Amino acid sequence: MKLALWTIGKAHEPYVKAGIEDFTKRLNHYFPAEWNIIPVPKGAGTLSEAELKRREGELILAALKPDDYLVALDERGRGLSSEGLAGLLQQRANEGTRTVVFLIGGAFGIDAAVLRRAQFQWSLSALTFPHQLVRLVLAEQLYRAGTILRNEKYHHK
Ligand SMILES: C[S@@+](CC[C@H](N)C(=O)[O-])C[C@H]1O[C@@H](n2cnc3c(N)ncnc32)[C@H](O)[C@@H]1O
Repeated sequence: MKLALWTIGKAHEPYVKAGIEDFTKRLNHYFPAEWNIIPVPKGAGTLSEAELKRREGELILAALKPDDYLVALDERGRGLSSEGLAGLLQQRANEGTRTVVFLIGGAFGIDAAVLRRAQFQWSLSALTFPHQLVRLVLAEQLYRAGTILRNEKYHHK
């Protein structure tokens, strides 16, 4: 099963890049995992917040395959413990999911149509984080989940 880490916006900022690359490399020992950085649509500065989100949503919905399992990261979603995240991945693998897509939204969040398409809306916390930090946390938590599934020593309760 593959993990696809999708994010809208710019390349990884230097202040998180090294960490993202490190955890993504480690994560790849457990699951093939790749980042897909979706550029902000052209003319974004002239669009209203709602219109920008709608256009980003269209790009995302067009890029998803019908059998992709979509986890949308959204602070209004449901919380998961690290063991819970490991359980979610295990369940997907057991059910034969080929790709789990983890989606981080842009500056204004994720469009409602995409949230409806998501099988799971995942909140890391009730706090709102910048998407660059969410990228780093996502990579680390997926790596942690991999170590939990293999009973390795990284995660301590
Ligand atoms: C700057 S935030 C967008 C905040 C926007 N005001 C909203 O209402 O969604 C950019 C993205 O980071 C992710 N994000 C930020 N904080 C999060 C949290 N606590 N849990 C899950 N995802 C979060 C979400 O994917 C969000 O779309």
